[in-house]
Amino acid sequence: MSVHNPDIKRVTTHTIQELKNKGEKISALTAYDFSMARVVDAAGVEMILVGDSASNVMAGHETTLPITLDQMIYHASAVVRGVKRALVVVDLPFGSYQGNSSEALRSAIRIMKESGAHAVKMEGGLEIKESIVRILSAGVPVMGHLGLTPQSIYKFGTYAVRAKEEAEAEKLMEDAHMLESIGCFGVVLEKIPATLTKTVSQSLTIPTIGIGAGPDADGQILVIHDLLGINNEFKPRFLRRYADLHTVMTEAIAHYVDDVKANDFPNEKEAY
Ligand SMILES: Nc1nc(=O)c2c([nH]1)NC[C@@H]1CN(c3ccc(C(=O)N[C@@H](CCC(=O)O)C(=O)O)cc3)CN21
Ligand SMILES: CC(C)C(=O)C(=O)O
Ligand SMILES: [Mg+2]
Repeated sequence: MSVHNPDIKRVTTHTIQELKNKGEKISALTAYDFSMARVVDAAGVEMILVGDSASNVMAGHETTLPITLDQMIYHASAVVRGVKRALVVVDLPFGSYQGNSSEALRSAIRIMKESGAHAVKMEGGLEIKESIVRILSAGVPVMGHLGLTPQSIYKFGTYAVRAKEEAEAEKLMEDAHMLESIGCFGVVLEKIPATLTKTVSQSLTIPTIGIGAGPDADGQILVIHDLLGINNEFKPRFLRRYADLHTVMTEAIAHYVDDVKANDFPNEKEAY
C-alpha cells in the first residue's frame, strides 16, 4: 500500500474542493494527539479532524458536552505538531459558540491562534448562521456539520438516524445550501439516510464528508480509535473496523506483566 497523491505537499480547503471536482473521494479521520496524528498524516489521509469526540475517547465522558475550549486547543496544538500534509480541522466545543456571534468569533480565533490549525467545524444550520458569517469574515475557514449533531443530544434524546422524515430532510437540505452560500468549505453529514446524502452531495458544489451517511458523500470520516478497534464497546452499524488493536494491545501488555513477574524483563542486554 502506498500513500495516495504523494505530489500534494500540503492539503488546503482548495485541495479538498478539487478532489470533489474531479470525482476523487476524500478520506478523513480524527486524531487528538501528536503521535496518532503523525501516523494518520503519514498514511495519507487528506483531512484530520480534532473532534470534540475527544470528550468521549480521550476523557471518558458519556457525551461531547463537557470538553472545554482550552482542552480542544491542547489536543489541536498537539495534532498540528504531528501533521506535515493533512488539512487540520478543529471542532468548536459545546458552549464556545452558541451564545452569540462575538463569543463564537473569539473561540474560533483562539483555536486558530493557539493551536495553528487550519479550519474549524461547527454543528448546526440556520441557528448559528450569524456566528459562522462572523468567523468566515475573519478569514477562518468553516466546515458545517448537519444530521446527527452530538452537542444537541439532550434535545433529541437518542443517537438514532436523523432526517428520516420529509420535513427534517428538507430542513437539512436548506441548511446545507445556506452553509454553501455563506462560504463554508465543506459539510459533515452524520447518520442520515444514504439517499438523502446522495441528493445533498449532488446538489452542493462544496464537498460533503459522511459518517454513517452511506457511500455517496464526497468523503468519509471515522473516529480513529473506532477504525483501529482500540475501543471494543462502540459498535454502530456504520463502523468498519480495520484492525483489532484492543486485542493486540491487551496481549502485548499482558505479556509485559508476565515478563516482569517472571523476572525476564529487563534482561542483561536491557540493563546497564
Ligand atoms: N468513539 C466515538 N465514535 C464516534 O463516531 C463518535 C464519538 N465517539 N463521539 C461523538 C460522536 C457521537 N457519535 C455517535 C454516537 C452514537 C452512534 C450510534 O449509532 N449509537 C448506537 C445507538 C443508536 C440509537 O440510539 O439508535 C448504534 O448502535 O447505532 C453513532 C454516532 C459519533 N461520534
Ligand atoms: C464524528 C466527527 C464528525 C466529529 O464531529 C467528532 O469526532 O467529534
Ligand atoms: Mg464532533
